[in-house]
Amino acid sequence: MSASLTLSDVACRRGGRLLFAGVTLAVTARGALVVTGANGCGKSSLLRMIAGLLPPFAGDVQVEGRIALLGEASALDGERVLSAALAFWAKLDGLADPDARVAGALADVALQDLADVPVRLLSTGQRRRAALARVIASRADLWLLDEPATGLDGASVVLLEQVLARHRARGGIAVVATHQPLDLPGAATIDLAAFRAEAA
Ligand SMILES: Nc1ncnc2c1ncn2[C@@H]1O[C@H](COP(=O)(O)OP(=O)(O)OP(=O)(O)O)[C@@H](O)[C@H]1O
Repeated sequence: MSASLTLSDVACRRGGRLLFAGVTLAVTARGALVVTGANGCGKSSLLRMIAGLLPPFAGDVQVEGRIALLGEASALDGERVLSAALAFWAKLDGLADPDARVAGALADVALQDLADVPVRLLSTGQRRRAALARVIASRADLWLLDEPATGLDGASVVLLEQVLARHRARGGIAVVATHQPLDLPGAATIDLAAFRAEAA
């Protein structure tokens, strides 16, 4: 199956306010979409909508492929060592070789030397890279990344860009909400502020 994402005239309402309306776009395998816009314009809400966690107020969201969401929280158990916290999630998806996938993902984000360290002891940037490793190990087709570069140093931003390039080269799709510029060749960009709904 080939991954794809299609939004048709999508609107989002939260807390009684219409955040945006009229969003129509399509992303196909190997594609990427950068979502920009001021704080509160609905970037995280759009990602949650694509993930199926929030129903669209209007319009239609179609996804082909398995989804992984990188939200603000890492979703990793702070009391477990990093490799075990990641393996917990990798085993849930039912795919083969969870431990090998975790080891590969840790190497992708240069955390292999911290595999035996409890998650709660990781630094902010390390925790962010660990959360990205969870997404990598999932082997999902459609990655939804909410501010993945927050807290990352320059070298780690380059790692993130490389990881995204490999994911797309394998036929994956990336949707990235970010305030920071990222090098994502050929990515489409949507400024959600331009779709701000005029009426509540
Ligand atoms: N669970 C909720 N219930 C009600 N309103 C919410 C909820 N979650 C978010 N909102 C509101 O929806 C709006 C959009 O929030 P969202 O997190 O999607 O914005 P964002 O563009 O990702 O912002 P930022 O750049 O600060 O991350 C905000 O005004 C927020 O207060």
